[in-house]
Amino acid sequence: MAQSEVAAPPSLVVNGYKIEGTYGKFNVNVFRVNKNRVAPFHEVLDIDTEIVLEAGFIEAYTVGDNSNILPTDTMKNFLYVVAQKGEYESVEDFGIAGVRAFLAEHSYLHKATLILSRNIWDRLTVAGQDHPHAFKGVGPEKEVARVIGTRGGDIKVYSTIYGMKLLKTTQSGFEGFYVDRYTTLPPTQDRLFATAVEATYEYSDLPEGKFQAIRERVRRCFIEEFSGPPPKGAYSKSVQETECEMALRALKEIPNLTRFEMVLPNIHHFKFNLAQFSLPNDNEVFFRNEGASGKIHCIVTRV
Ligand SMILES: O=c1[nH]c(=O)c2[nH]c(=O)[nH]c2[nH]1
Repeated sequence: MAQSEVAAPPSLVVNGYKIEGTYGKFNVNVFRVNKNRVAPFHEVLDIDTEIVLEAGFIEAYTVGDNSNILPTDTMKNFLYVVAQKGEYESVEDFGIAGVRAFLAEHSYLHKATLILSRNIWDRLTVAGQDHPHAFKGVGPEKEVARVIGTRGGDIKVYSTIYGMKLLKTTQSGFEGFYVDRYTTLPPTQDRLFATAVEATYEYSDLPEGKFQAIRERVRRCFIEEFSGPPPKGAYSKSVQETECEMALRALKEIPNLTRFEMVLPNIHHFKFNLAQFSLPNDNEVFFRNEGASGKIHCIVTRV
């Protein structure tokens, strides 16, 4: 492979058209069993990965010159080599090792990005004891990270809590909203609040080796802020308010986080109309609405 130290730009103007390209491999499942990190306990990293590379290979697109094209099959193989070289605790640690390894192995690369999505396996407890090598799959939540390395630059890590399902069966309302002639939604002080949190957060510095602990703290902040202290809990005036408070709580508690981007669907559960059968329904019988959902987006940045 002709790998030039002086990389060509990843775009080219040909006959008045700007052509840009990146490529890589996705759906690369790396299933790494750590046997030594916390021996005698095994750990499982079941990670679906996307690899994206940028370099001076635009001629592959414009004239079919593949001389700077590392086959995506080779990229995939290389990721397993990275997995073999270390026992990583988190998606972030594995992602950083992978990005560094790609940039070190291929001097012609400008930039390497890994998008990692970990399927969670929780250790089983059997006869009151943590089991050393038996696990239970936990879904749909996933531990996600995007790690971007640029030659000569810093590594950037974006961590995501993805698909964290949260529910509370009371202490949620929605009222005082703008009403016009098309409004049919009745105000309420008692409804069911269900969501699946997608939260992406950024760091002021790279807390290598501490990513997993930070993820657990963020999750704990979210859980506590969403539910409020028992037995009463905390009243939510809207998804917007609660979402913002969840992000603020994590930023207040974890100093080296700088920004949260939150997306919370409002997974509507409507009360089933039992009045049609002359039966009461004191917020006890609902159905999940499969159709349109609210989607509430919020960005909170430390300034
Ligand atoms: O918490 C809510 N926020 C909204 O913006 C909204 N809109 C809606 O119909 N229900 C809700 N609930």
